[in-house]
Amino acid sequence: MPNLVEIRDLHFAYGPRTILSGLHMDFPRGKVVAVMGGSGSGKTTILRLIGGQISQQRGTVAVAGEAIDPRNSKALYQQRRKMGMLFQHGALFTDLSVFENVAFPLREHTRLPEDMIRDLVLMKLHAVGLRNAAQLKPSEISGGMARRVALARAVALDPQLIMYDEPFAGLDPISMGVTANLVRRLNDALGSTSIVVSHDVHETFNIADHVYFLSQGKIVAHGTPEQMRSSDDPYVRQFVHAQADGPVPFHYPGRSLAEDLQLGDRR
Ligand SMILES: Nc1ncnc2c1ncn2[C@@H]1O[C@H](COP(=O)(O)OP(=O)(O)OP(=O)(O)O)[C@@H](O)[C@H]1O
Repeated sequence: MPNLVEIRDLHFAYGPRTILSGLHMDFPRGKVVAVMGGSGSGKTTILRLIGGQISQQRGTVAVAGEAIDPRNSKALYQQRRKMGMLFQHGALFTDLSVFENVAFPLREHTRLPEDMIRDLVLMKLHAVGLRNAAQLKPSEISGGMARRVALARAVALDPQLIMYDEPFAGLDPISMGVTANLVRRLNDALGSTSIVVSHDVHETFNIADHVYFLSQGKIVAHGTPEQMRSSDDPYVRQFVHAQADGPVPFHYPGRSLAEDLQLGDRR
């Protein structure tokens, strides 16, 4: 099967509030696929549905041909072992060393002997350029380095699927570029599939094979970064060219400013 993850006719609502409706997405094996969209458009919700943390009201999410069903906790546990996740603000354990942070999922999910854990952790830290920082505490490293440790931890179990929620948020431009390249390199070295949720057009377009644009719970455009750069779609143009005006409203919907300031009454 060419797709590692398939989403079909997916509907999700929080109570009466529809977040995703009729979603159809493919995540081909070996590829880096980006999911972009305005704040609150439902990007993180998609990752949580794939990870089985929440359940949809309709439709399916399948990973490696198997439906994700949070009610089947035994199957979900097995499926989650194939997934690595780097969550928004995914913090390191501050009281553990860099080494122990990366060792954590290996100790939690495997019964590997200590010398093998040591070699695996050092290999992952080497891949992100931090083998020599293994004994430091998170408080002794920079924000960019901490993000790389979190990357090493997310791939500790050699996942088939790696999900990143805002991996570039809060990083300086150099660390952002380093992190983006690592996302691509780790994906290719592990032969995995990556899903990257991000607002950062520049870094994301540099590393993604395919980009989905989400707005109000629906896919409004998708294609390669090149296709998206030259797209005429007003939503994509607004996003890619960071225009303040366009179909994505700046203001949370509700009463107008004139109404709030009672300007109508004074006329
Ligand atoms: N537990 C919850 N209960 C109710 N509503 C929620 C809950 N979690 C998220 N939402 C709402 O669901 C919508 C989609 O949230 P989601 O986190 O998926 O958006 P997002 O696209 O990832 O946004 P951002 O880029 O700002 O992180 C938002 O409007 C949010 O307020």
